[in-house]
Amino acid sequence: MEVLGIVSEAQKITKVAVDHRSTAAVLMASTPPFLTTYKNLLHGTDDDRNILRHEAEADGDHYCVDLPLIDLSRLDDELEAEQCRQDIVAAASEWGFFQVVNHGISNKLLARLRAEQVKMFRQPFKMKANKRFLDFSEDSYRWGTPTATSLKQLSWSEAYHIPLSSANRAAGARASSARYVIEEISEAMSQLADELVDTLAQGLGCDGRYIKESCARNMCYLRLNRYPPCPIPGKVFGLVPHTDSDFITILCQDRVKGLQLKKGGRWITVKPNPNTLIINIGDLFQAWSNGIYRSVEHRVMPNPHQERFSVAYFVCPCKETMIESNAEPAIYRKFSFGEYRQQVQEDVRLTGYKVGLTRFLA
Ligand SMILES: O=C(O)CCC(=O)C(=O)O
Ligand SMILES: [Fe+2]
Repeated sequence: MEVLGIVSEAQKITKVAVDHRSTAAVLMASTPPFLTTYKNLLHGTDDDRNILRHEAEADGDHYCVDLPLIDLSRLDDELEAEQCRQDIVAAASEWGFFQVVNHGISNKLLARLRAEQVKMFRQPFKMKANKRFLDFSEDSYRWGTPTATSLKQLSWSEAYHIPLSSANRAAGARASSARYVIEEISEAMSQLADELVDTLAQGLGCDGRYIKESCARNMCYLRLNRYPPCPIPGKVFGLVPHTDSDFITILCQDRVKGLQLKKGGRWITVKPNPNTLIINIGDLFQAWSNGIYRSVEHRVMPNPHQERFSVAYFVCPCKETMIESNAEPAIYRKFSFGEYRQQVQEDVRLTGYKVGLTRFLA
């Protein structure tokens, strides 16, 4: 029952924060104005065929699966370690996604993070949207999709996108409780990331040092996501289909399902398991491994009745880092992370979509 723990403990702490105001009023004041801001898209002539197709696919429940489960404590057992490494390598190649237990991050810390996350999202929308009130970098709070020109490009969600270079300043006198917990979680996540990077690099017969050194903790990002209940669930995504532009992502979700990934050309729903962390391979590891590890497309479907929270830790390098596989022939040309990110941003700005690694074929 442990991380029933995460959710109920977070709820307990939040209850205190919300004190006597009614939860409904707090929720209303904190929710971004999706319906008014995007009313032109909602009433406009969107591409109906695509929306209908999306609606048909929205019912991924028939294919609700458990991700491959890896017990990371096996890596410390001499007899089990090799098999555990092979299981990780197999999951990263076949699925691009797996879940881990005994990952070294305490449930208590995850519960504190969730409580802070709930508190941050429960602030009135006006506060969240006002850069002056933001605790982290100026543009850390985001919601919806400013570049969306059609409903299928719109993400019905809000997020704090926190560069850990800005969060690691917890020592100051004004440091908030959120900052402290983010500092602690990023320390714990970076240790876990190092262990996974080592294992995945070894699986390719390589050394993980290059990735670990390029992805120092203050290069990485933490994203706190909230998916508010959505009144038009068949018409928009909670988070539009994408791959992650990093080496790996560590994802902590709750009990509300919504995450889907593409496998064998079909969208499947991930069965939520609040007792595990999900690991997924990002574009940079796909390129570095010459396509052996797969950066798999994923998305979040909105829920009409329940809100959903998740936290993602993105293992990213500094922008000068060169990404190159030493396998022959290499599928992708050598590129820098800065160049990759710039190309992704430009594609999204011009077309509404991320093209990703196919732009970098050799
Ligand atoms: O909320 C989730 O389960 C997935 C989040 C995600 O894919 C992301 O933040 O990149
Ligand atoms: Fe993602």
